[in-house]
Amino acid sequence: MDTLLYSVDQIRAIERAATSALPPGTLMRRAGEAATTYALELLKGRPTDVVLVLAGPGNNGGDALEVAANLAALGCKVKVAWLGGDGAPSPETQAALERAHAGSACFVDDLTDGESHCLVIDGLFGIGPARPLAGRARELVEAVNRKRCPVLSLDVPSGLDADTGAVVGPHGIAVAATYTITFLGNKPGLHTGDGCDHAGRVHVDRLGVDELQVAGVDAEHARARLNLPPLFAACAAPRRRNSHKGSYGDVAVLGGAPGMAGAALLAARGALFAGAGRVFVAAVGDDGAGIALDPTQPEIMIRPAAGFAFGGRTVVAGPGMGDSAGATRMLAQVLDGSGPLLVDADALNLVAASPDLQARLARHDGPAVLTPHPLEAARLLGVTTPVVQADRLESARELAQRLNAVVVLKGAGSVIARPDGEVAVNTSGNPGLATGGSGDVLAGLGGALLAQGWPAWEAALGAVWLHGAAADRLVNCGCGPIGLTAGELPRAIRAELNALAAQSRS
Ligand SMILES: NC(=O)C1=CN([C@@H]2O[C@H](COP(=O)(O)OP(=O)(O)OC[C@H]3O[C@@H](n4cnc5c(N)ncnc54)[C@H](O)[C@@H]3O)[C@@H](O)[C@H]2O)[C@@H](O)CC1
Ligand SMILES: [K+]
Repeated sequence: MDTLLYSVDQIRAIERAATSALPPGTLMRRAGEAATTYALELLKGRPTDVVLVLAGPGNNGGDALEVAANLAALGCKVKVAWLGGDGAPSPETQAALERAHAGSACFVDDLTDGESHCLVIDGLFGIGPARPLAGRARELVEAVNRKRCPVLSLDVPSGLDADTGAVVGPHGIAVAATYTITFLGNKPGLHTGDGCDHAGRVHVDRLGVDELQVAGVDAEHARARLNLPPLFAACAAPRRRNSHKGSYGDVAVLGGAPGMAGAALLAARGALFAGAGRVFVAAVGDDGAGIALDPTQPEIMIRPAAGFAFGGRTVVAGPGMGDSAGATRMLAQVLDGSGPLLVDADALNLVAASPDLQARLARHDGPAVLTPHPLEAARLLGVTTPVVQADRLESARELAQRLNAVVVLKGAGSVIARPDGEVAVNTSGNPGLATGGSGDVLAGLGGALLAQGWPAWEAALGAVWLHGAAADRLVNCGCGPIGLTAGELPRAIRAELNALAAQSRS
């Protein structure tokens, strides 16, 4: 899989460079051929049922018309719903339109409800749409989304923003594809936010455009990539035989205020099963006596936070921490320290509410990872959740820069960003993770990786990927996604981490 993710501006630059080096119409012809081959692969050969092709007014429509002409020439039954625009189509799209008309494809004005198709090819809009779909375009998308057959989107599901993964709005609509074949390079919007539900399985075809033709927009210039094990697996070294618990670091979870012990214990279990040498809960509360012992996990040492020696330990601040004055004081203390730090949940809300804590965090003299969900990110940025979700990559980047920390913006296609603007979009996981406590386990897991010496960026990438992979493992054995519980994650994380460490040796 192509793991670099290109912005629309970068794709346009690649397109310009390639177009100037190739005979006119080459890229569209190649896009049409690539999509035709992929469609036939999906259909396992020439279908007997009708393939429905939706073609829009721009070059995405041109790609679709190429596919329609190709499939018809191969003897497939093809119906085309063509949505002309206000202006004249580009010369390439006009040529593709004439090719499709000249063949046996049948042009239709409207979609007949109830008509069955073996495949819908969605070529209404690609990287072009600047405004929400309305009128006939909207009706076509609504009709396609009601269909039960597979849908193959060309380049981008129509109506989705390829940069952000948000449906172009307000009140927009986008095709919910089963598959997307995307051209010239992979795109972030296919892998995060709404994109996760709209793109289906993503296949990249570079249209034969090699690195020379994309000079100026190559790997070094892509500032986003998919998060996969090669980015962090080298940190998952197998254990040395001559080692002891002190070799794998201490994690202290600062949280577990009275009535909120569960969050801290889940984080602590996440840390324990991810290999931290020793795990503590530094329990916030008047006397710290809220929890004495985790009976199912007696390895976890529970101490009052007041007087706890945080120095030299990795601190996971936030799970069940509350917003008391004592919690705020403790948080200020750990932010002023120099150990590895992971800030989650209530600690993020305290930071959001306090310029003083923000300044201390930005000055923190050690590795720091923040794990906000979109609402927490919105509070930290002083905006609303929809604003965060409208551009998850930029929101994560902005937070990482402001707070000088690696930021994990959770949610479908979690985005991991670092202060220099580099971002990664996670590839593992499923909606089973949308359950109380799963974020606490992620925080503990991230803390354990930091405690074992992983740098902040790799720890964040590794934690997010392992957390998702653990959920995928559970779903594969029937434990979810519906009803997956956070408490089941730590053992599955352990299995994934050990598999990763074993692979890194082979
Ligand atoms: N130009 C090239 O060389 C290549 C282009 N390719 C295809 O071309 C696509 C980009 O083409 P375009 O830049 O023409 O963009 P699109 O085809 O995505 O859409 C642009 C067109 O849609 C109209 N439009 C935008 N939003 C609309 C809305 N809400 N309602 C109705 N009309 C709307 C615009 O006025 C314009 O006519 C790519 O996604 C890709 O599929 C590929 O064939 C690769 C090569
Ligand atoms: K499309």
